[in-house]
This record gives sequence, C-alpha cells and structure tokens, in this order.
Amino acid sequence: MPLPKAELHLHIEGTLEPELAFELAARNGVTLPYADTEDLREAYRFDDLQSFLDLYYGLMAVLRTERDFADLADAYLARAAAQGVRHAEIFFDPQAHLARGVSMGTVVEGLWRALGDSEARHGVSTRLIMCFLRDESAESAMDTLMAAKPHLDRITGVGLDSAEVGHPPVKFREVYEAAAALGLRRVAHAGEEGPPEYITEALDVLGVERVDHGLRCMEDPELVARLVRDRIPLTLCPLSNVRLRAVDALADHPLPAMLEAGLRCTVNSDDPAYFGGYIGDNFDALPLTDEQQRELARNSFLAAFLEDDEERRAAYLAELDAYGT
Ligand SMILES: Nc1ncnc2[nH]cnc12
Ligand SMILES: [Zn+2]
Repeated sequence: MPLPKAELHLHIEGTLEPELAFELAARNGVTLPYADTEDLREAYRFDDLQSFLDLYYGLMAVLRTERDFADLADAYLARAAAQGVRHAEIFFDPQAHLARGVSMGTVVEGLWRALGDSEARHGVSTRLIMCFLRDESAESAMDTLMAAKPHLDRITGVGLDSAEVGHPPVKFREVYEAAAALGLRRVAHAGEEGPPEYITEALDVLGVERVDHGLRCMEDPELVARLVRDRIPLTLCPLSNVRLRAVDALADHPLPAMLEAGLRCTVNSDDPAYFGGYIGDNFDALPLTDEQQRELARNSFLAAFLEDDEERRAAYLAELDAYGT
C-alpha cells in the first residue's frame, strides 16, 4: 500500500493524458495537429517552461464542456488515489479557458462534478485553487477574480502560474489584496525559473502561505533561514524540474539538501501527464530514506488548507503514523 499523502501542486490541465486528449477531440470535433497519441507524446521534449506552456495551452482546445472537465478531474483523482493521495488541492487556469470562449461556470461546475463525488468514489478530499496567468495583465487577473465571485463556494484559494521570468509577484499586488478580502487563501509559483527575490516578494507583497516550487531559494541563505524559521511550505515537483530543465538531472535535485536545511518541503507532480509521472513516481524518483518520505508526507498534511476540517487532518496524520506498523 502506498504512503498516504496530500498533493498540493497539481494543475488539472496538466493531467490531460494523450489518450483522453484524443477522446475529447473526437467528442468535440476538434482536430489536433498530431497524428496519434504516440506522435503527441513525441512532442513532449521541452527546453524550458515556455516550450512546455506552448504545447500545454494548445492542447487545452479539446476541453469544452462541463463533462470534459469532470472526466479530466475524475481520471486524475483515480490515478492519485492509486498512488496514496488522500487529499488533493487542485489548480486550474480559468483565463486559458475564458480566452477560448469556455465560461467560468463550465470550468468550475465541471470540475466540481468530479470533486464533489471524489470522497465517495476515490476516498480523496479536495480543494480548488484558481491560478492567474502571470504573463497576462493584472487587469485580466482582476477581471478573472470578479468572474469567479458567483463560484467562490467552490474555490479555496488563488495561485499564480505560467511564464515566470519578467512577471514578478508585485504585478499582482491588488488582485491578491482583493482575493484576501474575499477570504481566499493565497499561494504563488515563485523561484521555479525566476530568481530568489520573487520568492521574497511573493511572501511580502502577495502574502502567500505556501510557495509553489521555491527551488531557487537555495541561492539565498538568508531566505532559506526565513523559510525555515517561518515554516513556509514549499511544493516541489522533481520530475517537472528535470523535464523543464530547472535541474540538470534527478541526481542533482536539491530536495534532499532542502530537507537537510530544515525546509518544510512537499513532493508533488505539477503536470503529471507531461512530465512522466504522478506523485508516487515523483517520490520514487529521488534517493530518499523511508524517514524522509514520511517527513514529506507529514509536511503535505500540515501544509494542506484543512483549517476548516482539523479532524480530517488529524485522521490523515494518524493514518500516516500507523503506516507500515
Ligand atoms: N510548472 C509550471 N510553472 C508555471 N506554470 C505552470 N502551469 C502549469 N505548470 C506550470
Ligand atoms: Zn506548477
């Protein structure tokens, strides 16, 4: 039985497996610029974050109806459950869908069809986090937040993703203030390709409670000391970092050193359909002791947005403590 854990950094659009992409393309009459699933998988050779994002946004053309989003999320939840996930906090990119004429309601209610049934079907509790595309304008982010207002009973927090370099967190100060005023939790990608200063800015200007990736904090000892002192969770994604060339090879991944430094690290899959594996595969990809694996799983439950259900968090932690005994 796999180690029980929470997944806190997962883009639902990044779980679109080639087989489902072709199925949805056929269902919706969309023509993909790939001959078949093998041809599509062949295209998954990325030079950096941008080359991945170009393909990723393009493939979203097949997602059109509530049922498409429900099928996508249900397929992810089944896979995650099989790899020990008990709780999943799921990112989605509304702007990428609104730009194609797919409404916020279609996306959120479609995802909710799967998330609402997830505990009964898969034994996985869920939260939904809406991400702003940082290479779009701050105004567009604010419009997106406003468009989400009728659906806020489904949405726990906001995040920030897409092309990082040149789009510092400060650009989104106002929209994060507005999100906080609406009672939303705050996270942001920072320090994936961007410099350590973006991590500091995400904390100081956006008030984030977790940092997604945060890899490049290791270049700044003072920042590491702050993250350790304040127990700021980092959601690391080892296979993603290698595929997008943030790290040369798995053997060079800093996660073991980050744990050693006392950072509250978690392991996640980011965009598993594109990067060669789901959360358990990410755990297996690194040279980790059993003790370190347990620490990572424990961190994932501690860092989860479960403040409204502490009983559940306690139950997950108890299950983890009992694991393997
Ligand atoms: N790893 C990543 N970084 C930034 N934006 C993303 N969108 C999906 N995956 C992403
Ligand atoms: Zn990500």
